[in-house]
This record gives sequence, C-alpha cells and structure tokens, in this order.
Amino acid sequence: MSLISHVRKRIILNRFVSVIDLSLNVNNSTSTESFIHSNSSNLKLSKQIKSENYQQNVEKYSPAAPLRSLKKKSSNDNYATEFIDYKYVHVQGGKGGDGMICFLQLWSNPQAGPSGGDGGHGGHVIFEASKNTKSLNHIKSKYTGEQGENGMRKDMFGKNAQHLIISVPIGTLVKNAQTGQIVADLYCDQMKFLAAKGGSGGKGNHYFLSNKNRHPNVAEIGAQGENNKWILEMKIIAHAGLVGFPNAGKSTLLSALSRARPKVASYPFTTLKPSVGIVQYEDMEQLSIADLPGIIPEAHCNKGLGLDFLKHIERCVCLFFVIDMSVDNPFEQLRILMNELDLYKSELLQKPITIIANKMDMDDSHMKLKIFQKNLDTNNLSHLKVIPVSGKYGNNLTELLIHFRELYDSQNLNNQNNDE
Ligand SMILES: Nc1nc2c(ncn2[C@@H]2O[C@H](COP(=O)(O)OP(=O)(O)OP(=O)(O)O)[C@@H](O)[C@H]2O)c(=O)[nH]1
Repeated sequence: MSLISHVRKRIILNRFVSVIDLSLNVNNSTSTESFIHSNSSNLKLSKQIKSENYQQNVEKYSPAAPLRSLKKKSSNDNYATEFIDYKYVHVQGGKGGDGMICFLQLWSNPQAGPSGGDGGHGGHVIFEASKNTKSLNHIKSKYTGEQGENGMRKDMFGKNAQHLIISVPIGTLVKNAQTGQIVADLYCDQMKFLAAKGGSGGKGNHYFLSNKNRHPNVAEIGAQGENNKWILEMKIIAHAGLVGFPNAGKSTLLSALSRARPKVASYPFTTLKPSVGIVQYEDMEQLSIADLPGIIPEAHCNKGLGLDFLKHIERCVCLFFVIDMSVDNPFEQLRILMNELDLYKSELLQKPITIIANKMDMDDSHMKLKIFQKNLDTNNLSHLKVIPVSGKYGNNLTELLIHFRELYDSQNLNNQNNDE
C-alpha cells in the first residue's frame, strides 16, 4: 500500500470514528463494530436518538413553546413571472480578427517576404425559431457576437467565430426598433433571421505584397460587426386562451393545470395582463395556455379591460370559454362572451372553441349544467364541446387535458400558428 493511500485511509477512518464517537456519546450500548457493519442503520438510529433528545429538551425547557415552521407562502405571494410578449434587443455582430504583420525569416532566406495571416470573421447574431422555446422571457437586452481570431505568423489565418444563435418561439415577429416595420416573421421551426452580421477579418500583410511594395508593413484591422436594434414580438401567445367573465375561475384553473401561479382573488379584474402556463404531456410535448383578463358586456367598446383583452384573444390558437356554473344564468355569460367577440372581430369565433363549465363543486351546478346544455341545443351551439370541471378542487382536469391534446393533434395547432 502506498503512503498516500495509507494516509487517505487513516483520514477516512478517523472521520468515521468521530461520527461513531458522537453516536456513542448518546448511546453507549452500541458497539463500534456494529457501526462499522451497518452504517445505514446507524444513521437511522442516530436520527432517532437526536429526536428523542430533542423531545427531552423541549419537555425540559419549553414544554409550551410551539415549533417555529417556515412561513408558508400563500399562492398569491407566488405570482407567475410576468408574461413577456415583446422584447427590445440590441444586437452587435462579432468583430473580425485583425490581420497580422510579420515577415518570414528562413536560415537560407532571411527576407522570405510577408507572412502575416488574415484575421477570422466575426460571428453573426441570428434569431432562430424553435418549437422548444415558448416565451421571450429569456431574451437579454443586448447580444454581442463572438470576435474572430487574429491572423497569425507563417500565413496562418485566424479562426472564424461561431455564430450566436438566439432561439425564439415559433411565430415571433422581428420589427425594426426605429420604424416599427416588420422585417421578418419566424413562422416555422428552425427559421432564421440574421440579426447582425459579424465583421469580416482583416487581411494580413501577405495580401499587400506587390511588385512595388516587397515589404508591406501594413495589415487590416478586423471590421466591426453590424449594430442593430430590433423588437421581438410574439404573434401567438398560447395554444389556448382562457376566456371568461371576471371571477369565472380562469386563474385558478391555470394554476391547477400548470405550474404558473397567476394571482387568484375573489374580486373581479385580478388578472390585468395575460399569464401563460405550460402543460407538459408524457411524450414531452408542451402546450401553452394563457389566462386572459376577464371580459364584461361592451368590452368591444373598450369597457373594463376592453380592447386590450380582445387583442390578446386574437393571439391564441384555440379558445376555452370558462363559464361559471355557480351564477344564476351561466348561458347568459356564454351569450355575452360570444357576442363581444363577434362585435370585435367575428373571425375570432372561427377559432376552435371549447366550453369549460367551471365551479362544478358548487350547489346546483349540475342542475344548471343541464339547463346550460339545453340552451346550447336550442341556440344551435350543440357542436361545442362542454367539459365540466372544478378548477379549485382539480376535478375532471384530466378530461380537459386529454381533450386539449386531441384538439392539438387533430387540428395541429402548430400549423395554425404558422398560417396566421
Ligand atoms: N367553488 C369554487 N370556487 C372557485 C373555483 N375556481 C375559482 N374559484 C374561486 O373564484 C374566485 C375567482 O377566481 P379567479 O381564478 O381569480 O377568477 P378569474 O376568472 O381569474 O378572475 P379575473 O382575474 O378577475 O378575471 C376565487 O375566489 C376562487 O377561489 C371552483 O372551481 N370552485
């Protein structure tokens, strides 16, 4: 055994023994060997002893003292990170590498001529649509491309820099920050937009060799990359948008379906901006749902959160109408919602619509649901699928999620993204 491994073994043994000693202090009946042979059972044993000691101490000193627990965050403290649907980005292409000035000196030919290599090109900054990117939250305000490598001696060229690829969600619009003009629509997966060109590499002094100038003492400096300012805007904010009256339970439902934590409260207009949650299926497919601000009659005339809210609906691929089954006339809610959408933009009603009958845990909700469905039949709306749920208690959400996935697969909501 080498000296080092011997010393290491001693250290490990010492540490082990000190753990054993600690445990032995509290339970002398356990022998050292038994610790060595069953280390895991020791841990359990020492934990048990510690908790027994703790109990004793509690009884000895402060029998009435309550155990302090970490303050539990209420769900309302834990807001969803604000959904960002546009970002202002400053992009700078990477600088080209500088050309080299040097002269080759060989033992046979001390003046073998200029041999400075060219600099490598700077990296471009590229926006690329990716189906795995669901939001613009990760986008920074400034990106600079990588710099090209400088040219080297013996005519060695510097390496070109790697391009910097920034992934954005499918359906991102790129706008000129100064004019607001749309310059690109990244509507399908892996579609790219060259946001800033990298600078070209400078020529080394070998490039300037001519009959007149046999000793060029000059080389180019690498060019600066392009400097551009863009606005990235998400055209589509979610696969499905939760549309409903204030207090219908949209935010509660989104929290139950995803990890988003929008603000939930019993007063109307708690949701002022859309928040988006991601639902992940077993095959790793991710679908997004947006909790949209509540709608009230005459929203199309800009009442309540009015046009702002309606603008967001346009950017969802399918619509889930959340109807509160605890109110006197739930069908009236649906009628007003459809009417408002129709008056704002009738095309909105062409989107796939599903009705979520929410608050089914409330008294009379089942009776109201029956009347609601009869009303659908009499108003020629029987083709609309109704899914009864309770967002608060998580009832029947699986059916809703299965329906959402089927809708996605059958209509290929992704393709719809592309067409819009
Ligand atoms: N009993 C019951 N109450 C619910 C249910 N879903 C939501 N609520 C309650 O309804 C109230 C409003 O819920 P929110 O989720 O904030 O409603 P919202 O539609 O997002 O409201 P706005 O943000 O104003 O548009 C809260 O007090 C919830 O606890 C449900 O399924 N059953």
